[in-house]
Amino acid sequence: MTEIVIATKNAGKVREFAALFEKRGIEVKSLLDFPDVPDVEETGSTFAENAKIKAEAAADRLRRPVIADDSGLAVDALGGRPGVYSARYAGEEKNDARNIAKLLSELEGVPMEKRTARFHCALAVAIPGRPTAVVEATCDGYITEAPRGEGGFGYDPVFYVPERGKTMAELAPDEKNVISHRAKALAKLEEQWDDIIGEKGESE
Ligand SMILES: O=P(O)(O)OP(=O)(O)OP(=O)(O)OC[C@H]1O[C@@H](n2cnc3c(O)ncnc32)[C@H](O)[C@@H]1O
Ligand SMILES: [Mg+2]
Repeated sequence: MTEIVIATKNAGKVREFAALFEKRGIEVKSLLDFPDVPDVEETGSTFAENAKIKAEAAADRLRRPVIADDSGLAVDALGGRPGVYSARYAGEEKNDARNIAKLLSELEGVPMEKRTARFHCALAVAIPGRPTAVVEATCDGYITEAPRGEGGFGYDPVFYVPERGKTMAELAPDEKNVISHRAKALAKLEEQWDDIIGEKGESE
């Protein structure tokens, strides 16, 4: 395989997948390259369900192998919210700055040791004519009291990674791409790749 479509219009995700797959010699396309593929509603109650919905819809439409990423942030002090609603946390119109502002206001007064959280990433691989495979991974950290850093996307400026002493947005892209929920899920996918693709699945 020399090219894979990621069923997303999130430019931050596309950038990370492009870097992660570049190491593997695979070129990444996204739905930004296929603007006619309609958005699907993320009606699932889990990251895995939503990843499957997005991957299968795009694979059906494009008739080619597709990976979808459904991800989000689970905050312990909020009972796991925003969870699968992370993108729409502050309203249907997705907006990272408003999502962060809402998160910080909900956590106001919560001490650092109780601000534990984790990013989740579910990756679904849909290949026409085959069962869809899903892998999942997480990345643990804390929610800071104020945003820091310019890198990454989404909630990265308020997600503190204790092992690095930095927020996800303060890490270089290569550093995030080693420790992130997305990088870990992709590593799992790689372990299962031959089974998913199947011996006769791809001749390229
Ligand atoms: O569904 P697609 O088109 O892929 O794009 P999306 O942005 O809607 O993506 P999701 O439905 O998976 O929602 C993910 C939410 O979690 C956030 N998120 C996911 N991965 C993240 C990461 O690595 N760093 C920071 N925030 C992240 C992201 O900003 C969204 O608010
Ligand atoms: Mg989405």
